[in-house]
Amino acid sequence: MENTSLINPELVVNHKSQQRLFTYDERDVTLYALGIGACATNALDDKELKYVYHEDGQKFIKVLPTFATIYSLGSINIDEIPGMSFDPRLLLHGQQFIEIYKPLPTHGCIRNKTTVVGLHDKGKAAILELEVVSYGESSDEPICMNRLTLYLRGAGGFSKSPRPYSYTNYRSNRNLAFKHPKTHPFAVYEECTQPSQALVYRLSGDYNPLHSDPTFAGMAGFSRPILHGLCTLGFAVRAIIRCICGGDPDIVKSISGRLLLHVYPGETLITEMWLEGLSVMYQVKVKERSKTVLSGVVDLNRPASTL
Ligand SMILES: CCC/C=C/C(=O)SCCNC(=O)CCNC(=O)[C@H](O)C(C)(C)COP(=O)([O-])OP(=O)([O-])OC[C@H]1O[C@@H](n2cnc3c(N)ncnc32)[C@H](O)[C@@H]1OP(=O)([O-])[O-]
Repeated sequence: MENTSLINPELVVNHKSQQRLFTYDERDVTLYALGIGACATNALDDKELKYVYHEDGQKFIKVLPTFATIYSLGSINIDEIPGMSFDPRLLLHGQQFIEIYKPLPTHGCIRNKTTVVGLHDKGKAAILELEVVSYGESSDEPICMNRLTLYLRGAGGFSKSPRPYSYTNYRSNRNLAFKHPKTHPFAVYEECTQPSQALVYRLSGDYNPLHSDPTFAGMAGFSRPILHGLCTLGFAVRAIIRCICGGDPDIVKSISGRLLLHVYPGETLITEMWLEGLSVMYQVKVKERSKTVLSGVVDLNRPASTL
């Protein structure tokens, strides 16, 4: 069969991307927290007010660990990767892996270094993996790392030999191989997303019309705009911080998640959690459709003081 995919793997994996600066302040941190549902049902919530307000004279807004994903968004421009031609309407976010090395600052300027770390031909799709390491503007010590997987429907078939092309230049996302235990979950947290969830979340930097434009969403194969995958991940990790970390976001060390199915804004998310040592395995289901939409693992750097 003729190879019609326009991806040139040699050009893609040899691409050296530029460093980009990302500047933010507490307003961005607050808007992000509201975008992933903090205080959505209780404006007095004693576990979450700190993410959106200087409660009791608290000096800084508390930063949620998944805010690290926002560092990477602005630094990624797939259009600038040579040899990477695909239909942007068919792009879906597949996976995210985050490592946090230091508490995330409440404001500042971040220097992001992006590298292509994976490219795979899955026949019906291409998978592109990007790694973004984030530093303080004038520091060589990383604050966090994001490794994201983009699933490009219809862009596979670019292998030049019968063996499907597959390139990876990192060891592994330590905790992506997740199979949820058969036991009863340690904790379960149910929460409704708002019909306007994606319209609020997009203000944190992901303006892909897939999440806001009904016509575009239709062309991408959905009945209406879908929620950002990183918004669903933010809901899940916030639930874990509430239920397992005693409300302390600073004990989250790393986060992984595989997005299994889309979520429509307004749907109810049920996060199930299993605790094994310092690892929290989790999965998120959409209540209305009884479907699992996300699963992964959150590793903690110490046990929660409340457990
Ligand atoms: C960041 C900026 C952009 C943001 C956009 C969004 O937020 S979009 C909104 C948020 N995102 C969403 O809503 C997306 C939700 N997810 C989905 O809709 C589906 O999971 C899918 C369409 C991504 C893949 O489904 P399918 O039935 O076509 O796949 P299949 O089961 O036939 O497997 C084929 C191969 O691909 C592999 N593979 C499979 N899944 C994933 C994955 N998630 N990840 C990585 N890899 C994955 C699988 O291992 C297999 O490889 P193998 O083993 O043969 O070597």
